[in-house]
Amino acid sequence: MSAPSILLEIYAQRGKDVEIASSTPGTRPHEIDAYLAMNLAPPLISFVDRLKRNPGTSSSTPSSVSLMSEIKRASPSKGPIAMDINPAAQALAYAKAGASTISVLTEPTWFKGSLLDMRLARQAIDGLPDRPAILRKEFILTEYQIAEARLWGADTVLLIVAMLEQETLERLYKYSVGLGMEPLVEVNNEKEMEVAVKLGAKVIGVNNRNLHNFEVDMGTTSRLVDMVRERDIVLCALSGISNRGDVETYREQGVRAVLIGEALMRAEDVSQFIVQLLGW
Ligand SMILES: O=C(O)c1ccccc1NCC(=O)[C@H](O)[C@H](O)COP(=O)(O)O
Repeated sequence: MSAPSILLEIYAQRGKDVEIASSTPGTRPHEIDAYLAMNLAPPLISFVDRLKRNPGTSSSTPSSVSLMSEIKRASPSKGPIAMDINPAAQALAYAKAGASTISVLTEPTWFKGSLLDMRLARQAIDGLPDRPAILRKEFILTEYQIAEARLWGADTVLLIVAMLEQETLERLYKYSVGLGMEPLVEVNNEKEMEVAVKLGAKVIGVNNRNLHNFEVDMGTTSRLVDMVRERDIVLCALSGISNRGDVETYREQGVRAVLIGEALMRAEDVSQFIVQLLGW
């Protein structure tokens, strides 16, 4: 697998960021572990169970698509998207509109995100009945970032197959599950899908964005659906989704969730846009 250069750059920077946090008194690994051992992390919900519930599901339409809505200020492909966003208000709007998961980008250099954004998103929705799950959307390379995610209120984390050696991927997957967080495992092609299935991932996301050239091919997800059909895996389509047609096509093919960032961040009325997209 040849990793795209932007991912290599991001991972190199995140490696340095983790090194700094890990050696700063107050946020060293043994301190994060001590806070977790004191049960200071807020309560978890099951990502998998929550992802299977959405406002469109009923006995007549058992296979409706769930929404993972993303908080994304900027990105490497688009630059600034919504720099003045209030993550708490955005999370609340997503939750009230029926999102099953709120994905919060916590990477600071290219996406202008933070753990504070994630914490605020979590706090804004905490009192709601049946709140959405919180996903730490991050470039995870160590257990440290997973422990940090749990402490700051995530219910799940992202693991990108293209960026992790098999042994590291297995170790991080087990560590996350051990903390009660079934991860979202991201793939982009058949080979990576085989790895994710072998890993035992229960939630697999196919990224439609080619991270070498940033081109979005909506068929990427469609081409991989058959590899997980008949398995107890929630298949999610990630990136480039912006209209009802995209969602309907995926639903008919057996995709169970869509992750949407930019289109939601640019929507004038988030709740109306979600109604249009999902038909709820
Ligand atoms: O969005 C990017 O430019 C990007 C570049 C390099 C690595 C990851 C990137 N995006 C992360 C994501 O997975 C997307 O934010 C997510 O799938 C939502 O995509 P979209 O709906 O197209 O904003």
